Amino acid sequence: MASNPPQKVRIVGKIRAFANQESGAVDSATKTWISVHRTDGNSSGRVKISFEEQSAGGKRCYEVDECYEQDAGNDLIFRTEIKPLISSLFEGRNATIFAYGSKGSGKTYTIQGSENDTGVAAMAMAEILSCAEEVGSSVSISLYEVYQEHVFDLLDSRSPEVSVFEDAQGKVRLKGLSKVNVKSMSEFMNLYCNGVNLRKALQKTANEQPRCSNKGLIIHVLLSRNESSGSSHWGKMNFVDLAGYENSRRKSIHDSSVIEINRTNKSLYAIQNVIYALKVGESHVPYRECKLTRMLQDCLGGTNRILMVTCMNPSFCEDTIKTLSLASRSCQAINRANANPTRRGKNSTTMMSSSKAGKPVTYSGSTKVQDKSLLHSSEKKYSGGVALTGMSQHGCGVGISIGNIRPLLEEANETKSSEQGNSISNVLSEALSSQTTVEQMSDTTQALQRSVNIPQAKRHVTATAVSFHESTTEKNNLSSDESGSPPLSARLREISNNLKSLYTSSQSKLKMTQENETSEPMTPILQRGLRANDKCDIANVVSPWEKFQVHSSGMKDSFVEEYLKFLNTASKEELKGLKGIGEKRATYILQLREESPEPFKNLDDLKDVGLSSKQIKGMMKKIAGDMF
Ligand SMILES: Nc1ncnc2c1ncn2[C@@H]1O[C@H](COP(=O)(O)OP(=O)(O)OP(=O)(O)O)[C@@H](O)[C@H]1O
Repeated sequence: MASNPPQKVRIVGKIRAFANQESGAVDSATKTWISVHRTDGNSSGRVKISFEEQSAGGKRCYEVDECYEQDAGNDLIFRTEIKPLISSLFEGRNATIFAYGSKGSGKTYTIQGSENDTGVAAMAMAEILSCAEEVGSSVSISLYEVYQEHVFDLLDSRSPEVSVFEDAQGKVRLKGLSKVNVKSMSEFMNLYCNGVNLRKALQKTANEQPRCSNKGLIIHVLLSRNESSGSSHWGKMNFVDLAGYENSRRKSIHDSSVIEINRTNKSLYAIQNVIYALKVGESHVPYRECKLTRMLQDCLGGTNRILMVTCMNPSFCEDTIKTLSLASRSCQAINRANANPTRRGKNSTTMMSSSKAGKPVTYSGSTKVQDKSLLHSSEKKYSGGVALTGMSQHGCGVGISIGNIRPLLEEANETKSSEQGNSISNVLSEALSSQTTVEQMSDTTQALQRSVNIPQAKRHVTATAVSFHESTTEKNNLSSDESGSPPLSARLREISNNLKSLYTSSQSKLKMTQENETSEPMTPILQRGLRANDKCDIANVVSPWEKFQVHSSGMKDSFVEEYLKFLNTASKEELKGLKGIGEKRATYILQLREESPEPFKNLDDLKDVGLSSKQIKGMMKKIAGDMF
């Protein structure tokens, strides 16, 4: 089997061996219903997995980076996949190993092991302890369980709840999670077994069904310590035994379990969405969609490594097909991108969105369509009754739900402005769009030229200057609230005035250029929204339209900055005053702010409250349009 190439995200399959009790029932001819195909000359080095008699080209055929068959023990997975991650760990790259799959597919067996077969977590610990000894660093562990979006510490016998939040520096903190120093394997095994037993004791829910939860082990390695400041740098290796996927529509499932299963599945979908985004290199990674990805955020992105082991049942199981199809999506998306490089856009999201086969499906929280649902946040479509991740079971802690969210543009009020105002605002809205390209800007200026009514624009140049002076003065006079932040109305008015000034300036300059080619064009002094670079650019451009271009770019940045600042600071009522933000979305924004002091750092972060790129763009355009 090939050694592990240095991929940031690797998705491998593992077909579990038959357990002792199953072997008797399996005849030798039907050893397993899964076939693994290693195609010679396959440049990607990936393997194809198909089910039943279907061939590799058949309908149910999925691609992964590698597949370990029934005869492969945990030690092979450890040597091939995990040992290289330990070397990376000591070089400063965190690593996360997920065991994912349907119920009974061998996830726990892989991570934790059994009496006869050591699990990969213990193998990794032994290797890490040995490496740490060589370099003189220390090792500690944490154990936790995530049940229905609540995190519990498994190294504390009281298993207190752990809170997950982002500090002022933007680092994710796990408040209340124990971290115990480990010097030997016997110490590790003691702690690990105690944690496992504690979880078993907690495992029974009221109806005596074993509870479905994600179990995690964090191995912390001290990489460096700054003696003067006292700060330390730790590397982390995570092992996560994910809850088993189960189709909640199956008839045998008891009604009372359906809600719990749906919630569990939602968090599994959210984890898959994060893995997908990282593997295909999307610009936005939806970490906030579930508690587990939120808590592991600093170990997942950047140069960190992820290994997803998709465990499969050796005998017929629809849920195994489902889990493998979800896990293999990103491998197949990358394949399609490689096969058709001409279709590759600025990032692979574009390609994925337009690819029918690879397009993430729409996610709805309803039980009826639950099983078909996996999506990337940028592709989410909202329909009535949609529920997002993070549902609080007990009505406490960090319960998050967004339901019945209509697209912002639908909720937005219609602006009853004049025809000309509309067309100009549309043009300026277009200029504000983050997608605007140089070519589009050229179109924009032409459209603006067409939309400006020259006879009506007979203002003297001084009027333009006054207009800009007024807007600057108003800016200076904006009253601040106690937090030093002007109220929403004042902030939006300020932006509106600046945009109006920009429009007035454009009209006047257009007139000037037509009537008096020889006169010196006057550039209004636009304090706000211009960056140092813009000012330099203005000095180098000659035509009013080039100047307009520079101004509008500065205005766009300023507008977006103000909008994000508002989302990060406004009260719930103020948030609800924004188009497209209702009670539930406003509540969710406040919850995000509890976890992180500044959850909105760029427009893409709006995807965390369930908005697609298209909706965000539409919202920006709409707000800009409403100013006129
Ligand atoms: N490689 C293997 N060899 C023999 N038996 C195995 C192997 N893998 C798993 N099993 C057995 O299969 C059964 C299910 O395995 P396991 O508990 O690991 O599944 P799981 O995916 O963690 O299930 P759940 O989602 O319910 O937690 C167990 O009895 C386990 O001992």
